[in-house]
Amino acid sequence: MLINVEDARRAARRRLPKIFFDYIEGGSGAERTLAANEADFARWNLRQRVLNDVSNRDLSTNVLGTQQPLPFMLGPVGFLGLYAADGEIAAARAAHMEGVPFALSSFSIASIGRLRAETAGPLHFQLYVLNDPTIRDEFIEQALAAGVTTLFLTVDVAVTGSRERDIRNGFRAVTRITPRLALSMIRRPRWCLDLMRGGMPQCGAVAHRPEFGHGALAQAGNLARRIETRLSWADVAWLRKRWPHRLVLKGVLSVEDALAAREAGVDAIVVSNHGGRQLDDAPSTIAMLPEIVEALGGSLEVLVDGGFRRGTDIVKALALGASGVLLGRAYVYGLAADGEDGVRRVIRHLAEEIDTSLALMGLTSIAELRRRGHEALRERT
Ligand SMILES: Cc1cc2nc3c(=O)[nH]c(=O)nc-3n(C[C@H](O)[C@H](O)[C@H](O)COP(=O)(O)O)c2cc1C
Ligand SMILES: CCCCCCC(=O)C(=O)O
Repeated sequence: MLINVEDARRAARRRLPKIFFDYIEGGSGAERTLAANEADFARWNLRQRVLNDVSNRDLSTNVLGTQQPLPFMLGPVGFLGLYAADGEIAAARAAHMEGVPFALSSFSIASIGRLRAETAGPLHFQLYVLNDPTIRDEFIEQALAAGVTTLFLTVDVAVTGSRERDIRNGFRAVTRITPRLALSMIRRPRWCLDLMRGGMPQCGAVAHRPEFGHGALAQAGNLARRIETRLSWADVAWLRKRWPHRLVLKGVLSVEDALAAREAGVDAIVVSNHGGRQLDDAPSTIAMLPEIVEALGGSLEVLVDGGFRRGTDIVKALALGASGVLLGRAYVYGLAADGEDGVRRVIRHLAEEIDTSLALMGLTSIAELRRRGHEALRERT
């Protein structure tokens, strides 16, 4: 039974070949930041308050200029179409059915055009700048043509973190299906039948470029190697001029960078350490959130991601000043476990937990929670 995110995680592990489950689950180095992202939520308690009328509750809130029924969205995660058939489309549909935005990763199986053609709701796009400006420009043009209004520029992957699970499994070194890989896939027959029905998955953005190789795994390795290492604040300024809609910087984890992001004219930042997949021993996002919010003093919208597995985690981030939360692994487990339905169940579970927590905290809305701020919490000493 899929009641919470942990149930979805276990089901995803049963369903996926190890190489993919490990890719989703893993972090970099000793995985200390990965662990801290989840563990540090325990540094905060929620204040229980009683005898308030909480019969009418409202979870809606404004995130990135749009009123949405829930205070979170599905963040960009690469290669969703490898974890479930048409994974990007399934996740986007689930998001739209539940009224939350979906952000498509640059590194996706479904192209932006296909996603737009097959889904109707609001669409965000996440940009990885590759060391080939023609690909960067293609991404921007496709995003504009698809009616994307919010672009997340990911800036915490100057190089890819040392992900030891992937190194062991040869994730980024796959150029062809070896007997070992074939065996690990055949051991997961449901996944195999589902995924291979449409032929060998390809990464939508580079399927037409033979230099990226054939098949999503070879393309993934080549894409990762082509991420622009020299990306700088000048590129942010360039993109600010080029992109006419909302621009969000994803991967800010220090006060200095948050202030520089505001200076560069972005519309919002995502406090993120990439789910503990990049700089190991970087602090958790929930630990950094308060000082970044305080330094900005309301002058820039702040979103956050990293380790959110419970509705109570989301409540804490909102009380600490985030306008919204991006889900990562939490929804991907649901997707791998049971496609669109699995994602919807994860979204609903988190929404129910937020709703219950608010009521037991004596609060009736996200607006009230955000007004109450730190006073809705108690820091554990
Ligand atoms: C399997 C996987 C792939 C990811 N791919 C991308 C990506 O393509 N672009 C991006 O900006 N972030 C990517 N991320 C990072 C997420 O957007 C997010 O920052 C992170 O997952 C949050 O941590 P959480 O999964 O613990 O919630 C990826 C994360 C995972 C787990
Ligand atoms: C194959 C590694 C690609 C790194 C970029 C995708 C991503 O953001 C992540 O895996 O994390």
